[in-house]
Amino acid sequence: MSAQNSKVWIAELSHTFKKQPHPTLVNINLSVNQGEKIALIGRSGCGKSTLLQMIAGLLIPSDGAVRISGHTVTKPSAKWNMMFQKPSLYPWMTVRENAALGLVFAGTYKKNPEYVEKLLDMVGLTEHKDKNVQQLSGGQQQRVALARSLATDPDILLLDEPFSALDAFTRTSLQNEVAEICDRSNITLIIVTHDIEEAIAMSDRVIIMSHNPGEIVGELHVPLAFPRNRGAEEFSALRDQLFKQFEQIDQLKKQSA
Ligand SMILES: Nc1ncnc2c1ncn2[C@@H]1O[C@H](COP(=O)(O)OP(=O)(O)OP(=O)(O)O)[C@@H](O)[C@H]1O
Repeated sequence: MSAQNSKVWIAELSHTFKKQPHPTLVNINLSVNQGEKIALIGRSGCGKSTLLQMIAGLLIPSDGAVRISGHTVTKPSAKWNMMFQKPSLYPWMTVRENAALGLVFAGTYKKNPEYVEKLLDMVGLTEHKDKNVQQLSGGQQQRVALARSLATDPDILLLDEPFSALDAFTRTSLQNEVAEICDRSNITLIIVTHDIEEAIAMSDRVIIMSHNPGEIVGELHVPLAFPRNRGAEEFSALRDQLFKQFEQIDQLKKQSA
C-alpha cells in the first residue's frame, strides 16, 4: 500500500443549503498534505459532516471548491474513501465478500485475492472471514468497513464519527489502529469528531470549527509520534490545551452574539 501525492486544498468555500436563510459554512480555507492526519472538531451543527461530504465529492459547495491533486472535486472516487458512523455492509454477504466489494466493482479482485486476506489479517478478522457480517459485533463490523475502505488503496480516508457508537475499549483500539495504518501507509486522514481525546489520539493537526455560521476558528498542532501513549504527560497537556481553546472560542462566540 502506498499513497500518491493527493494534496487536499480547500479555497474560499462557503455553502448555503437550498431553502435555508443562512449559510452553513463560510469562508473555509484549508490545505492538507498527503499523509497528514486532520481532525475536524466542533459543536453539533457547525458543518463538519457537510465539509467532509464536500471533500468526498458527495456534495458540491455553493461557493469555492475542494481540490485534490489540483483537480476540483465534483464526484466521489475510490481514491478517497468515506467511512460513516454505521458501517454500511451488505448483511447477506460474508466478511470477506464485504471487504472485497470495492475491488470486485473495480474488476481487480481476481488479480490479487490475497490482498483482501492480508487486510482482514491487518484488522484482526482472519478467524471471522467466512462468517456472515450479521454475526459480528459493532466493532468487528466497523473493522470490515475499514478493510473495505483500505482495499482500494485510497490516498485519503475520510471518517465521519466512525467510532462513536462503539464501547470505550473497542473505540480506543480502533482509533489507535486506524491512525497507525494511515501513518505507516502515508494515507491522508480527515476525521470528523466531537471527541477531544479522539482528536488528539489520531491527528497531527486539529481544526476547530465554530457554528452559526460554520467556520474555522482555530487549530492545534499535535507533534506526537505514533503509536501514541495516552498516559504520557504531553498527551494530557495537549488534550487540556485543546479543551481550553474550545472554551475560549465558545466564550468569544457568546460575547459577540
Ligand atoms: N441537506 C440539508 N439541507 C438543509 N440543511 C442541512 C442539510 N444537511 C445539513 N444541514 C444543516 O447544516 C448544518 C450543519 O450540519 P452538519 O451535519 O454538517 O453538522 P455537524 O457539525 O456534522 O453536526 P453533528 O456533529 O451533529 O453531526 C445543520 O444546521 C444542519 O441542519
